[in-house]
Amino acid sequence: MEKIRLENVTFSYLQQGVTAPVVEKVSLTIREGEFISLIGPSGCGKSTLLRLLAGLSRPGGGRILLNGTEIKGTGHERGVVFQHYALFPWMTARDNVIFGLQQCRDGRSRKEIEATAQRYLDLVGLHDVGDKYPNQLSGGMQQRVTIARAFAMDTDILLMDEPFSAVDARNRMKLQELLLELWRAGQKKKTVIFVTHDVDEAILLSDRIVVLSACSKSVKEQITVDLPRPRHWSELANTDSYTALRNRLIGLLFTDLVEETRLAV
Ligand SMILES: Nc1ncnc2c1ncn2[C@@H]1O[C@H](COP(=O)(O)OP(=O)(O)OP(=O)(O)O)[C@@H](O)[C@H]1O
Repeated sequence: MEKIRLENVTFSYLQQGVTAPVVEKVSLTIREGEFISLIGPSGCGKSTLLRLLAGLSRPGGGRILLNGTEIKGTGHERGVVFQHYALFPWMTARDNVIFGLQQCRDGRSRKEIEATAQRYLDLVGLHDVGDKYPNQLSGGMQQRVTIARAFAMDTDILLMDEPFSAVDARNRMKLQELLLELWRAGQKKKTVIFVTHDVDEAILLSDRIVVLSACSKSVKEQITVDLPRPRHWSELANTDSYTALRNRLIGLLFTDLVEETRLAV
């Protein structure tokens, strides 16, 4: 079933007094429960598209439909996880999750909210750090708290902007597998739109990878990832189908780079 539809979406920023288009005529349909990655070179508009989907910016042209209704602003059915951990430094890890849950205003009692917060902290492997403040936690732990908060809020849609890029390689792998586990285990699968630079991360996580072009500022290609799930790094990395997919994606990014360089000279 269709969840989100982008129809000819365009967006421009005012840069040094000049209107500069950064997203041009992007059309895309996303199914309910689908895990989509947006990849593409730096500056091709990935974060801008995510902000448009979050309702933090409005398209200059075209429209974005959610369940058939045009998005006009932010909404409780969309959770956002950014690259930097976005935790309130004056709140403990548990209170950060509780704060997220309180925003849902779904009539739950304080007791239920506290229990839910602890359950999600447990699920992300942070059983005993609920009373710690963000500055007492490592980057990876802080990102676990933001993931716990996002999943505890139980929004239909999760918008994630390079959430693991500031985490070291080992913790990054752990967080990727954790994200997959939470996504798979949910009663109702969330629709996830995940921005990344990382081809391997996109393959591991996604049902479909949308490659954006810096040249056209639009969708260059969409690739279905038909590797079986559940996926684990240890099993995936040496398979022929993974290597073929990886090479194809790198090829697409490379041709865009060549085209961009050609246009610049
Ligand atoms: N607030 C802003 N004002 C003006 N220009 C902006 C603003 N934010 C982004 N841009 C420009 O819009 C373009 C797209 O930016 P965006 O952050 O969406 O790209 P991106 O693909 O997410 O990049 P990266 O991978 O480096 O994070 C870039 O050229 C950027 O310089």
